[in-house]
Amino acid sequence: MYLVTAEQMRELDRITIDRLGIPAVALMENAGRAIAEEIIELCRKRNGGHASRGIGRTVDNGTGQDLTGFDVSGDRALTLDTAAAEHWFILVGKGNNGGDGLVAARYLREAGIAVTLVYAVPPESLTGEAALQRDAAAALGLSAAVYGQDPLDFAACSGILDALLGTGAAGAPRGVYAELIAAANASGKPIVSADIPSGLNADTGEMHAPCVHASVTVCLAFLKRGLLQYPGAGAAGTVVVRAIGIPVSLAREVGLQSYWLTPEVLQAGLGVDVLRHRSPEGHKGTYGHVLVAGGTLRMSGAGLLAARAALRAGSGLVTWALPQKLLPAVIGAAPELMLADVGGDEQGNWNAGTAAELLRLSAERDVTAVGPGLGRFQGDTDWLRTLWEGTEGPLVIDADALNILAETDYSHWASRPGSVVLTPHPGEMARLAGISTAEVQRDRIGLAERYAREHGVILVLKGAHTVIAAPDGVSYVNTTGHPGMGTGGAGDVLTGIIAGLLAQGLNALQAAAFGVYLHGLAGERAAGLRNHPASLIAGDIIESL
Ligand SMILES: NC(=O)C1=CN([C@@H]2O[C@H](COP(=O)(O)OP(=O)(O)OC[C@H]3O[C@@H](n4cnc5c(N)ncnc54)[C@H](O)[C@@H]3O)[C@@H](O)[C@H]2O)[C@@H](O)CC1
Ligand SMILES: Nc1ncnc2c1ncn2[C@@H]1O[C@H](COP(=O)(O)OP(=O)(O)O)[C@@H](O)[C@H]1O
Ligand SMILES: [K+]
Repeated sequence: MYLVTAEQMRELDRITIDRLGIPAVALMENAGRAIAEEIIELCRKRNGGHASRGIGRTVDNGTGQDLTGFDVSGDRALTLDTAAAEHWFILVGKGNNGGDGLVAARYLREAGIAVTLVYAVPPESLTGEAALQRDAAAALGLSAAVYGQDPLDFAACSGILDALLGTGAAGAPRGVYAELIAAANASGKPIVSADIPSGLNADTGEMHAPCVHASVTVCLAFLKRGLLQYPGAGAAGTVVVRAIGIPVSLAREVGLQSYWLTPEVLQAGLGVDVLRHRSPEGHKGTYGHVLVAGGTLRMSGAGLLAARAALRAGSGLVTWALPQKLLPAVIGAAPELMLADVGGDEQGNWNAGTAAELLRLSAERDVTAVGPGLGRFQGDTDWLRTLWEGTEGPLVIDADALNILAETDYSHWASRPGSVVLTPHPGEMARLAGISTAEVQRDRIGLAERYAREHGVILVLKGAHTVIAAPDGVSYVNTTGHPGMGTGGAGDVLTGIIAGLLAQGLNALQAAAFGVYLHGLAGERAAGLRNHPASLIAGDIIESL
């Protein structure tokens, strides 16, 4: 499924209307009808009735699941046995988002649901298709109020349709819009948002003050990026994407390159064999050899987690390189691993002198993962540069190795034949980009795309809905994962998984995207096996692979 910015959405609208000749009012009709169907669906579920699911595609931000259904539509989608018990307030903004709300109001009325239109601005100020819908609603005799002029009691309604601001919104909601949003949130009634929750930045997921807290967001035509990025993702509730007549085939024309990472996108878009077939005649040599460089006196476990994860990801062989002093302590920790002594200091730390042996080891392996539990040491910048410039295969760079990169301008380093995958969490990303963590989180997709492009790397920006971005501008937002994964070592596991997939011949983008997807899936499974997800520890993720 494609992800769009507001600007891209406007371009898709323009092409559909101007070039294909599909009237704007037809799109608005489809949009309003879809919104009404979803409101009816919500009412049905709330009253314990049978859901007529599934209509469209659901993105449940609570679980990260993506559920695909079939459109049953027909009249059932627009009828409600308990309609007499419902009364919905339709908050109507000045633009086309308001127009969508006016159409929805007609369909709801048709289903026998009482509606009251609440205009944010005097209805005379509406223009274009929205004005046409205003007139149709008036001609039908729908009851209407103007905010600030007519008395309004939110306690009297059973639900609220937020059709105040959509993709045309600029900045924080102003004046009456802000007041209406605050009142709607305070009412405690379920809110369905048309396209995006009003007050949400459609591109970044930033929540302005105030911002609607929706139970359901009926996203129109294409999934808006802001609906997947926190904190906005939390304000959107369950997101349902509904077609409104804008052909998906236009996506290529507009150059859409950002995707919601579903199994279909992995398989069809990225060419990943998601079933991971193994040849009957395959042997350990068929599935590659990973070198993990990490683990130090105080953090040997990080290296171990990455190395074990690489094995569980299916790599035929995994060598864990670590300082000599630590070797006796880790022998037997994972008998399937091979261990390699790189020297290091008396305390069991890495030092500059380990570079030569590491280079030698990596020359005989398919992929090198560096960073988990590495620690910092004198001369570590040159040490990493030696590895970067001296190794040919793909490099996965994580943890302290990212902190080393952050302190140097590595754009001057020789370009390498093998690809580079960086896997920062938001704190590491902040250091890499030279901004604050809050700024990283403000627009995760945009930042990941820019960084990957500027530095020629595959960037994996971790966290809820991890973003994977490639140098050519393609990006993916992960659908899997679980809040229980916020536990020490979970990132080391991801590093190992990505390295393990690279060893098996996936290219860097495939390995990063599929690795993130599998890591999240394993985290979900592992969380489900605990009595409480808070008990999840990183090793559980490996065991659930
Ligand atoms: N052909 C189209 O363009 C279609 C658009 N659709 C709907 O139209 C929406 C976009 O419509 P518009 O571009 O008219 O824009 P909006 O309806 O999002 O709102 C724009 C209006 O809101 C006001 N406004 C903007 N920012 C504000 C702020 N911060 N505080 C207070 N007022 C603010 C401005 O007066 C502006 O006229 C989509 O989200 C979708 O719901 C759908 O009807 C389908 C077709
Ligand atoms: N709320 C969440 N939802 C989904 N995934 C999460 C969540 N919190 C953390 N994760 C995942 O867990 C991993 C944590 O990695 P990281 O912060 O590097 O941990 P560590 O450095 O301890 O290994 C990342 O892959 C991240 O995407
Ligand atoms: K809205």
